[in-house]
Amino acid sequence: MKPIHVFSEIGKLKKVLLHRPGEEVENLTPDLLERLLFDDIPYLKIAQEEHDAFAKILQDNGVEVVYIEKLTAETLDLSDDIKNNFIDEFLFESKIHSDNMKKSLKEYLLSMDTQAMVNKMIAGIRKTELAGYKRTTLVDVVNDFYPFITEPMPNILFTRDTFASIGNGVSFNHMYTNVRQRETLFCDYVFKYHPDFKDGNVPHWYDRDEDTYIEGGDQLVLNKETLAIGISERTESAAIEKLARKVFAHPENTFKTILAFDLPHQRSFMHLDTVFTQIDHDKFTIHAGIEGPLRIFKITSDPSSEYGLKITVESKDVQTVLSETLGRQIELIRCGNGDIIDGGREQWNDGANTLAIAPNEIIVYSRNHVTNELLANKGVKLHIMPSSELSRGRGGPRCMSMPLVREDLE
Ligand SMILES: NC(=[NH2+])NCCC[C@H](N)C(=O)O
Repeated sequence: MKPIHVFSEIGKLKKVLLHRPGEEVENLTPDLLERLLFDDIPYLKIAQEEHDAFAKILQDNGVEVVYIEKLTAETLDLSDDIKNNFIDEFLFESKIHSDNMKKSLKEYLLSMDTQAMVNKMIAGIRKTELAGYKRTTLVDVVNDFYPFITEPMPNILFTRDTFASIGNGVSFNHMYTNVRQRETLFCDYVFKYHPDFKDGNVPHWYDRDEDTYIEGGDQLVLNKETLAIGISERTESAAIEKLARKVFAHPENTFKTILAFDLPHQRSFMHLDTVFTQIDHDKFTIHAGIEGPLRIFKITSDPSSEYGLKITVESKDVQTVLSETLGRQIELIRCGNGDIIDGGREQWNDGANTLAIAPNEIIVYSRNHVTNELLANKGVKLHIMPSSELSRGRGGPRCMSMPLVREDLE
């Protein structure tokens, strides 16, 4: 089996990547929320308990759970060179440019064991914790009000976004916001050097140093022939074209069609998976807000065209386009039963963001009880996880997980 094998959204989940929330959450302050893309400050202890409950559901159902922070530490422990280069890149990307500061930060990081160091990089380094930190450069003086030397990375919790498993390959994403850019460094090193991944011959569908942005919350694998990608606040059409060309050109490629959904560019619709996830062969959850007039583009390979792609605009509704493309009648189950209040509230709390661990079997947030009841009445098997604190980061079970291996569907 290859290290990455994901040809659907619903095939039995075998291996998944998570991040257990840590000290980075306690480095959120009201002033920083907007910049760091959180809507409130989760209570860390409870957030960790909720996250452990999430991991336990996965493990109890036969899924191997691996953590990005652990894989990164294992990777850095392989050699001093790897570790040193990682620290240098991390500091460079954290915009630490003065030689003095680089030196003291490196000493500080190297004084910890590797796991503690990785956790610290994710948590962020406060100015108060670096002994002898002095404001020497113009940048330091100008940014005097700012409490961090390196910024916390609370969104690394959403392992879905930084890279996406597609078929046997991976899209290493270039994130839309600067604050999430450094998250992709961690998986970059893991795939380059970690023995579980490096020899897997994993094709890259996209690279983090591309200049256009794309995020995994927008990348859905509907079946071995079809991808769905959101054109959203976080993913631009130019990036989808680049990815399409790479995927279609690969000698072992099975994907023939990419459906691109043109989403409104606003926070509540930030990624395609915030309004739409797959539950079963013929069932999806959907936010009623996107069922209406939505432009959907069908992208296929066309070697005779100048750009290698054929683009057609589908002027039908989501349900018809999906039914036609997937070759079966599709049912869309509306978040909050389509009610303007229940639907609005539960979609905001990721009621439409479910994680399938097998066909017709999904993990959902407890707080979305209207949607959950509807799903249960439709015969969907639900694994309900606690959700008071984790939901404050605006991401649900699908956002908090990146499948590495799923069983193929018959
Ligand atoms: N796949 C997703 N929907 N991810 C949600 C990410 C939420 C995160 N706070 C952000 O704004 O980036």
